Amino acid sequence: MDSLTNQQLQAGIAELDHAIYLHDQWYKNLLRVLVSRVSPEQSDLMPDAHLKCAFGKWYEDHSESFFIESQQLKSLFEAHKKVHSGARHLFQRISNGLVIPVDDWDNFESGRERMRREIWAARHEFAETLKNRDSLTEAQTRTGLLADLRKQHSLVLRGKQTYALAMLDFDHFKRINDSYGHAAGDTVLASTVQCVKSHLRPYDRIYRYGGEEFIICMPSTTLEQAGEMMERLRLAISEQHFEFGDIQVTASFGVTVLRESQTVKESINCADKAMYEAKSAGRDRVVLDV
Ligand SMILES: Nc1nc2c(ncn2[C@@H]2O[C@H](COP(=O)(O)OP(=O)(O)OP(=O)(O)O)[C@@H](O)[C@H]2O)c(=O)[nH]1
Repeated sequence: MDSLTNQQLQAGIAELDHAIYLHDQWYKNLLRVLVSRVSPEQSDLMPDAHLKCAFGKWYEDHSESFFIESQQLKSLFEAHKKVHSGARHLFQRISNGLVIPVDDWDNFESGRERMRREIWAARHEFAETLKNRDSLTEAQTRTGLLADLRKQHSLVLRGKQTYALAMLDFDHFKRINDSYGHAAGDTVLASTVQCVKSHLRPYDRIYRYGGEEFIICMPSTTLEQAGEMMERLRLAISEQHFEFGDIQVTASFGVTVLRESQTVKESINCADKAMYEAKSAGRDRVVLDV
């Protein structure tokens, strides 16, 4: 989910809502067939009926794209498939003039209930990801930062991993706002976060910690490795081009690791202190908290 943009997540929620509506329409038709004994749709009798209904088509259309990233959508797909195979069984009995045993109906309904739960879980996953995203930069908001870091810290305490974090602060950002306007400053923030994300590994995260201050979290990373990563980031940030003016945007970095002897808040302070050392030493540089 982390690689999806806010726009993709919003579109995902809207499309999921529409898919739910379409599946409810399909269910109404199923009841109509069973109660009034009208003929079912031919497509509902096929072994791949789950791919023929509107929801299945929607899923197929997105299977190659970003939606497939979600584990929740995968289990929704499986639940949906079971609902259709249950429905096929019911239709076949009706077509053969047989009654539907109550157990078969209960089975079908509990499958449908499971599918509804999966739908809401998938929707929740999209909405939660969106809720914890900063709307301007699409970095994570700092809401979950401490909780996330504490979880990682407990793994550090058990000797299971090394975990690095870096404080990134833009240099002379006020000048950008003052010279080119606040909107240009916003553009710089948003495109720099995209630039950072494109350099991070899938499991790294960037949080917006303050106005133009960000924290980059890097699991399974030593201080030296994090330093090298931030050095590459520093260069990439300074090589960005902006339409509104011929400026060079730079940032200062302070890098540390979660240590057994320190609390998470103390580690953040260490990264902050290292970042201020980078500022004092002339900015546009990476300082390690050794
Ligand atoms: N455009 C824009 N500006 C922001 C945002 N958040 C914070 N800022 C600006 O960031 C600037 C930060 O200024 P300072 O804290 O003085 O730091 P600086 O100018 O980057 O200087 P140094 O950190 O010392 O290099 C302020 O002018 C804030 O208004 C934002 O969301 N958008």
